[in-house]
Amino acid sequence: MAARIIDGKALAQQVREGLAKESAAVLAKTGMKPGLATILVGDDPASHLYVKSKQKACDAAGIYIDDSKLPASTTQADLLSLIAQKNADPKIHGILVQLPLPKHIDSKVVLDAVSAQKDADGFHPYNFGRLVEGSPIFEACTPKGVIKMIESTGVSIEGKRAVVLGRSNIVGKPLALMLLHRNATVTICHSKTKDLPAVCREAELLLVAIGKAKFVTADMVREGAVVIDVGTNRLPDGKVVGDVDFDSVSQKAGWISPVPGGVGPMTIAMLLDNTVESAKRMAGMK
Ligand SMILES: Nc1nc(=O)c2c([nH]1)NC[C@@H]1CN(c3ccc(C(=O)N[C@@H](CCC(=O)O)C(=O)O)cc3)C=[N+]21
Repeated sequence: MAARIIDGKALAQQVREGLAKESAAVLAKTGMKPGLATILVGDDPASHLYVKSKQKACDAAGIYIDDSKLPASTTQADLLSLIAQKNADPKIHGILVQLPLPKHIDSKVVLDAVSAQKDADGFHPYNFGRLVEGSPIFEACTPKGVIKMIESTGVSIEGKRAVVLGRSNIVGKPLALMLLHRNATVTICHSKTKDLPAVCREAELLLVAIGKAKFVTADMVREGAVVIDVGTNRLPDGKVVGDVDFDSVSQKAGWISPVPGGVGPMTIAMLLDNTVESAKRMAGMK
């Protein structure tokens, strides 16, 4: 049987509509829209595209955008002083430093300099620690979006066998924790995992963030599983594909998310969600 599709694009649209109402409520109460500062260093064309789509989504959701574009030659000290300025600016409730940063800049130092109270990406160690503890404030956007996508299927997470492929600090690790807090039995797989296909075949929830085009094939998937594809890989012909071989896996899974139109749009929606939540917290509305 063919899998049902988890339509991240439609789900993101729904989220944005809800946020537009909440932004309007923040504006009515405080006289200020929720504000997101986007900071982009250098001229990587993909990064410029991503930031543009984030800004477009903000506009539609009634979020104020403070746009900084800096040349690739920007020093780390200059970037840190811009961040300090945004940390102190009352119009700003969320700060996004687009990754990757140029090589001469230490990303860790930069991300740690973003105020934990404005960390809309959820990358600051304080927020990561709060997540580990089980009392998160800002949650990283991609894993947060993945959880919403699972929830949208109506398949419960509690008690399920979840397998996360990938252990990055921005997706795999936080996603595993979010699943654990929802009472899944969680396995994290990585490049040293032995007999990875056998582990994947046990998964009722298979969450794939391994960064390799079409890595997961039907033989690695349990019949009826929920499969969420976090990958964005550009093939030589320019086509964007995920980490899951959609054509074969969609014949076996119960639910599957496509790429494009899956996790990507939800990641952006969760950035807006974090920004609006932050504005509400700062306005004493939650
Ligand atoms: N500080 C920071 N935060 C991020 O969240 C962040 C980042 N840096 N650096 C780069 C990655 C990548 N990322 C994506 C967001 C949306 C899509 C997305 O919406 N993609 C579309 C279209 C893809 C296409 O066709 O090119 C889709 O999947 O439907 C993809 C990738 C956020 N990132």
